[in-house]
Amino acid sequence: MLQATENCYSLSREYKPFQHKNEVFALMDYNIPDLIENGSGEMKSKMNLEDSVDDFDISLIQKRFPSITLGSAPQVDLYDGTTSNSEATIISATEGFEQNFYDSSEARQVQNTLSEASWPFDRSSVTFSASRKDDSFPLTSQSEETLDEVTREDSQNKVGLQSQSNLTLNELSLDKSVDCLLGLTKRQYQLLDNCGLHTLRKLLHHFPRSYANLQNAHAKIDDGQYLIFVGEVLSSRGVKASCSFSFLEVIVGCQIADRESACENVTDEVEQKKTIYLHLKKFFRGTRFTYKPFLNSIANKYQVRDIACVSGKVRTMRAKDHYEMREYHIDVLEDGKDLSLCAKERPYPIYPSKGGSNPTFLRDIIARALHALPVNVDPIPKDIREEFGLLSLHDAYCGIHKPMDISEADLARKRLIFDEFFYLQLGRLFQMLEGLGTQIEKDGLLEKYKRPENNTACTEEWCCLTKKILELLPYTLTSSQLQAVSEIIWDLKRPVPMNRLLQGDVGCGKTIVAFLACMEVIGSGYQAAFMVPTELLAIQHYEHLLTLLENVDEVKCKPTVALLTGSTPLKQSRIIRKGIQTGEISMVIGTHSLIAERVEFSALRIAVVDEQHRFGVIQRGRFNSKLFCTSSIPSMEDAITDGSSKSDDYMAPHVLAMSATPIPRTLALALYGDMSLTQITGLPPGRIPVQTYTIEGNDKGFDDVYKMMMDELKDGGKVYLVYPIIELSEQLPQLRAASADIEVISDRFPEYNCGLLHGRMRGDEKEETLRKFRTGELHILLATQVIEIGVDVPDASMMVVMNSERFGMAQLHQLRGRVGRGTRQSKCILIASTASSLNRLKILEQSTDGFHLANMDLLLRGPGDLLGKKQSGHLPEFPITRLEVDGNILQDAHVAALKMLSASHDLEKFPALKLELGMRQPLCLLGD
Ligand SMILES: Nc1ncnc2c1ncn2[C@@H]1O[C@H](COP(=O)(O)OP(=O)(O)OP(=O)(O)O)[C@@H](O)[C@H]1O
Repeated sequence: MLQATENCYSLSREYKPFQHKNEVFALMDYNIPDLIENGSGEMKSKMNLEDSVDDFDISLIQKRFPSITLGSAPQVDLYDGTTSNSEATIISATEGFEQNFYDSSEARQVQNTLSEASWPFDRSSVTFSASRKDDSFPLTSQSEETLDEVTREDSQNKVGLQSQSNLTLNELSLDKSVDCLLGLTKRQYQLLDNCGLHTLRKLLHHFPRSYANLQNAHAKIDDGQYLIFVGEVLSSRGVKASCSFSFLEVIVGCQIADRESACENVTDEVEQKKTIYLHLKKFFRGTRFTYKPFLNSIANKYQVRDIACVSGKVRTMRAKDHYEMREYHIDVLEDGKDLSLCAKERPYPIYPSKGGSNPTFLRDIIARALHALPVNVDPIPKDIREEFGLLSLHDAYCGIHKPMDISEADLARKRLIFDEFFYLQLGRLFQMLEGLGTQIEKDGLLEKYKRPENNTACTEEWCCLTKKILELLPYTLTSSQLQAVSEIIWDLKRPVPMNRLLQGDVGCGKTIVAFLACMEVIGSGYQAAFMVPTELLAIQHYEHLLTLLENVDEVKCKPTVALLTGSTPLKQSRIIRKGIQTGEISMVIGTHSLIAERVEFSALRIAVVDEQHRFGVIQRGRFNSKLFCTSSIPSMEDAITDGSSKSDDYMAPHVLAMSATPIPRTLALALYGDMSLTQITGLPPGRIPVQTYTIEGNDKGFDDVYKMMMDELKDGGKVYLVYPIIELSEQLPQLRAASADIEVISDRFPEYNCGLLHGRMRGDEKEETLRKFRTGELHILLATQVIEIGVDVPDASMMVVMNSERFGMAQLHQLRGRVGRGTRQSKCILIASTASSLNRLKILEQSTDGFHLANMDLLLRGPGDLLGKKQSGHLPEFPITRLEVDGNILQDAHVAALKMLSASHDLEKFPALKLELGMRQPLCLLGD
């Protein structure tokens, strides 16, 4: 684990799986992998991150982010979930909006005139702090500000959740161009524009990546160190050294811990302090810089007894406790009259640089933007804020950028995270509502989400066809499967389109549950579509369903099922499309060709999307926009025996999404906040848990594995060998490749047949290979991760995964799920390239619970790695949020979004909120 920091609040994402969810660290935008990711190749390789998260060489990070200094003080957590809103220190409100904004061209003109009069060069070319008490930003007194805030808050209060009718121009202020900031030069504007910070919102969303602790507790100061101090300006002078050379010297005195004398005087419990003197020097070459007015003006920027925060590189001087700083930044703390108060707790924001503009410049501009920010900038009504313990948006921006203490930064962060989740949930639900026709549908939908307990109602009124299939199954459904079917059928009978996610661990039997849902719809005279991500899976499901239907004797009610994939010959696909259009085909299974423009349904009532995360929201939504039904299929009407209602004019089809990757609840909500959830817990009876072994991939390791394989094959088992790549790679010579290994394995097991399966093969080749493996013609299948999803060969009994450290934990669990699907005791062997990567894999040895492993993966590797590139691509960017730890805020945001939409379906009562939602994500119908 990382060492604690002394002068910088915690550096790391904490790798404690069971840590309190609410506990987040101050590092705002970076975590260790990010730091390394962004760092040099040398750094990455030195840290060997992939192998072990525990073995960081922290000094490398320090080298990259020199402001981070290390010591032994305990880590400071941002919050522990106990801080309430009332404990927040209210940040002083700033002066009114109008005072800070005025015509920008005029502003620049005035500013340019001012700058040119007093400065012989552009302000941005020097590194003086611009956040100095600037005449152009006169602050109102604290009491005035508070009064102002109270008045504003009061008037907002009256509006509350009822409506938000008083939309003023201020609501647009976040998206104003930064050129409305007072005193911004053209050049500064250009700089901000170039790095994408052209609006106040963009600027204010450039969050500090960390906070430095200004306690001056440096144990030992070494030459060349980059440190941060807070201290008192002792003198400031501009000196003409020659006719063309001058310099500015500011001396700042700082109190730091005196460890030396403390050591000598061990009995003294009071901490010893001493003063050190920092000589900040800036040199100017050129005659024009030697004029007295210039020298006076730069020296006067710093007044004796000003409290300033100084950061930079120190060089020891000859005199004891004197240090020179030539590369430095100095910030005069505006409210820093009392050194002890300032230095005590105040976190100092450290910004990441952006697009070439330096953090100092950004800090200054952000401070100006905060001054200009109107107090009533918040689109979220006050009662919602109070209910969820949130700071106002204005306070949150101040709190994140200029916190008085770390708890304020924490509350600010909480509010900003809330916003990220809130608008995501609001947007998704808003889109859902927009897609619905009637008020009743909308109310029904919101009610459903608001009371998830109502969503678990079950019904036993199944139609004849469903009951028939159930009777014909070669096994009995588990109680969890039965519950899932009942829940879904209950939902199918409601006048609101279902949008449900069916989740369950690998091999728990989701497919049959979805089939039964389809049968229910077909039995009521409508059509069903079943969309899967791969052709292999489509064929497998198709064959599975045909086998199930084989025994349905009554021809009349036997559904006609078709398979439609990218490889379906043109002529055949035309016939199938026609059948779908006329209603002759009651169910179609296929890949994304099902949502192609040309496919039209006669009466689609349910769309099942298997491995839902492999499809985007838009793809999922396509079913909504193109597939409406007007009435049931005439040909099926005779088959309807239970008199279900058919009066469903233009209702969007029900959507049942399935996910085989167990996704932690947080993530599920972030990805599918607009869905109800059905879970299948437990596996069908008779399953014996797969025995998992982790083995280091050296010669001895492979000998052992081959021996185990031989035993398994002799015993009548079938073996999967899983490889990370198809062909050998020059860049990654340590990786074993499937096609390169086929000879090796065939030679090693001459009496057994080996086959190859990978993504570059044609669809029919893949199917043929899998068929041979299923029927026993092949005994060993060398495959890539194509088999990860859905492949079901119940008597496959052993899996060996090569270079398994290359796979995520959830992915390995999925792969492992390909074995142990029958009644035979199965094994899974995870071969690791190095001994150090065995640790992470051992978690799989100990657990076969997919949800537990997915949680671990989320904590260890983050959502990107857990979900894979494609799926995580459907997650919006969360600049400040860590999904893995901020789940509880997401839950709150979901509830808050429901409240807002219940109060106003179209958000017309909350114009500011609607406007904000529109700014954050374009509002459009799903599938558009
Ligand atoms: N109740 C049951 N009893 C016995 N076997 C069952 C039961 N339900 C399903 N099965 C069988 O279990 C195997 C796995 O089912 P299925 O393919 O539906 O799993 P899944 O949940 O889709 O898993 P994956 O996500 O791995 O594809 C199949 O062979 C299926 O026939």
